[in-house]
Amino acid sequence: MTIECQDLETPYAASLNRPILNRINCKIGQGEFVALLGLNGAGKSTLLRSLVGLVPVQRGEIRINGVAVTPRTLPRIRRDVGMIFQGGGLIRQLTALENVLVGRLGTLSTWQSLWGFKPRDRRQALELLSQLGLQDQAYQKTGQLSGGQQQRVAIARALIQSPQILLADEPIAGLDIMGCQQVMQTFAELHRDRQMTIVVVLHDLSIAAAYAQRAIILDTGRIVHDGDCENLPFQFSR
Ligand SMILES: Nc1ncnc2c1ncn2[C@@H]1O[C@H](COP(=O)(O)OP(=O)(O)OP(=O)(O)O)[C@@H](O)[C@H]1O
Repeated sequence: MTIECQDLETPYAASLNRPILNRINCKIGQGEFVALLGLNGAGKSTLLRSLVGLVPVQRGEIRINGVAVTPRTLPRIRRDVGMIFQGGGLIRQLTALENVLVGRLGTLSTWQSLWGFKPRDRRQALELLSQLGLQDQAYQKTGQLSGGQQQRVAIARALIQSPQILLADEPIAGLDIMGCQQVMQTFAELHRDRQMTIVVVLHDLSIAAAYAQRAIILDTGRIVHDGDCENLPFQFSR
């Protein structure tokens, strides 16, 4: 699935004296693995959130697989786009398995949700946790898991939607080297084995170069670099 932003502009933000995103133009092709980079406040999270309709758009257009993102098309688009939010957004009091099943809620009617999840959903959630190396943590509360394990639960929760595009906002923030490698390796495998289109917000240029094929760098709401990951301008890493 493809992602296209054409002259994308968010409303004027008085605190910045400009729109948060300013005339963003980019096209991400099916199966690309893209690192989204830039200093704090550059607009990376806003760009990811705008792709799933969480940010108002003042001007321009976003197209997911050729379909313009509008209130009418959004429910369908959200089923195809998995989002991993900054910090994971897990419910700490629930187990890893329950958190993964939360990713299925959008597919149930109110009536169905009263009956709970189907055994098939539970099996799939367990399978995903197991594929991500978390079979032993499935029944543990996520508040008791390490940062890397929590990120992998968040990835499993996005994957249970069977998305074709995966967006991840700083999924390795605060992780140690092993945790970073495990999480980035998971994205690399999803990219290789399922040909998923993946956009990951990162701050580390060397990690971007090691895993992604393409880097898009934002600065004050504009794209200042869009190309391969060789010789990335160092001033945009934190
Ligand atoms: N709802 C909002 N209203 C006004 N300003 C906002 C809003 N959301 C974000 N901003 C501002 O827009 C800018 C971009 O924020 P954003 O979170 O997209 O940056 P980022 O590149 O993801 O930063 P970080 O690396 O710190 O996560 C920041 O200056 C932020 O303060």
